[in-house]
Amino acid sequence: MARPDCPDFGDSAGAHIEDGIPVVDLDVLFSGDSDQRSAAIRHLGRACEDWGFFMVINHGVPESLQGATMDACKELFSLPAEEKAEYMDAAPMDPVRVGTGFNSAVDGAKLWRDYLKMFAHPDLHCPAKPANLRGTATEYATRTRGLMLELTAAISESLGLDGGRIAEALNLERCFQILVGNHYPPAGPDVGAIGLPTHSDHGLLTLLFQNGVDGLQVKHSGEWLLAKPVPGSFFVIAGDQLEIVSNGRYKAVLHRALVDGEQARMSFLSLIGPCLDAVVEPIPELAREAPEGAQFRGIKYMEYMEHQQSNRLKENAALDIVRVHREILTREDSLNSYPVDV
Ligand SMILES: O=C(O)CCC(=O)C(=O)O
Ligand SMILES: [Fe+2]
Repeated sequence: MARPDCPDFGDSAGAHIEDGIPVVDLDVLFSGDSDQRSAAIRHLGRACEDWGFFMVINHGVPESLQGATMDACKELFSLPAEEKAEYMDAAPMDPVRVGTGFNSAVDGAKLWRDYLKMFAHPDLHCPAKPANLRGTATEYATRTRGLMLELTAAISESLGLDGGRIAEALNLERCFQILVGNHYPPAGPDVGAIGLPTHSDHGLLTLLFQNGVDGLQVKHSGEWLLAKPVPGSFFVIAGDQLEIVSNGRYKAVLHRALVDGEQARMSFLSLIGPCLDAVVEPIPELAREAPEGAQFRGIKYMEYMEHQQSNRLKENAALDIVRVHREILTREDSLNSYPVDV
C-alpha cells in the first residue's frame, strides 16, 4: 500500500517522558481485604479524576492470548488487498472495517495507520481470514469485557454509587464492544509524524496494549506525555460515555499516537460502551449533588457513536453535541431577571 505524506501536526516532536501515570493493581482491587479494597477504590477514583488514564497490573489476561490476538491481526494486515476488499471502505457502523486513516472519506489527508475494527458484543463479527482470528478474538473479547465490567463496578463505587449503578444505567449486560487493531508502519525520516491525531474515545472504557514500541501520548495537565507501559500491563483510557455518565467528574482523556522512525508499531484495543440503544445521561444522583446540575443532555449511544465516527476527528468535539451550555448571568441580566424591591 502506498504511504501518503504525513500531515503536519505542529508540536508533536515536543513529547515528554513521564513516569507518573497511575498504576492500579487489580489483584488488590478485586481480591484484597476490605481495607485494601477501599484504598484501591480511592486510588482508582483519583486516577480517573486526575488523569482519565492509568495502567492495570495483575489483570489475569494471559500474555499468550494477547500475543496470539496481535499476531492474528498482523496476519490480516499482510493479506493481499483482494482478501480484505469486502471490509474496506465500509461505513462507520458496519461491524467489520479494514482501512487506512481514521475515516479517509472525511480526513482529507490520510494518516499513517492501518486499522481493523470488529464489533465483538453482543455478537462477534470477524473476517474469515486469517483462520485463527475468530477463535483468539472471541476469547480475547470475553476476557477483556469481563475485566472492564469489573473495573466499571469499582469505578461506580469510587463515585459513591452502588457497584452496579453504572451497569444498570447503561444496560451493560448488552454492552457494545469493539476490538481495534492498529498498525503504524515506520515513518522513516519523517520525524514527529502522527499516526492518529488527538481525540478521546467514544466509549466508556478502552483497554490497550502495544507491541513494545512506544508512541501513545496522553494529555495531562495541559502537557503531552509519552505513555510507557509497566511490563505486562494494560493501559486504561476513560472515554466520552464515562464523562457523560459521571456528569463530568471523570473526564475522557485526550490522546494521540506517534509513529516510530524505524520500527513498525502495533496497538490492540478492546473498548466497551453502553448498550447501543441506551440513552446515556448523567446519573441523576450525581447531577443532583453537583452545584451546576446536569452537565450533559441524554443521547442514544448509537447516535453519539455514529456522529463521532462519521466526522473528522477533532479532539473531543463530539461531546459538544451533548454538553449543556448555561448562560452566565451578567449583573444586568440578573437585575432584569429578578424583581428587585426598591
Ligand atoms: O495506537 C495507540 O496507541 C492509540 C490508538 C487509539 O487511541 C485508538 O485507536 O483509539
Ligand atoms: Fe483512542
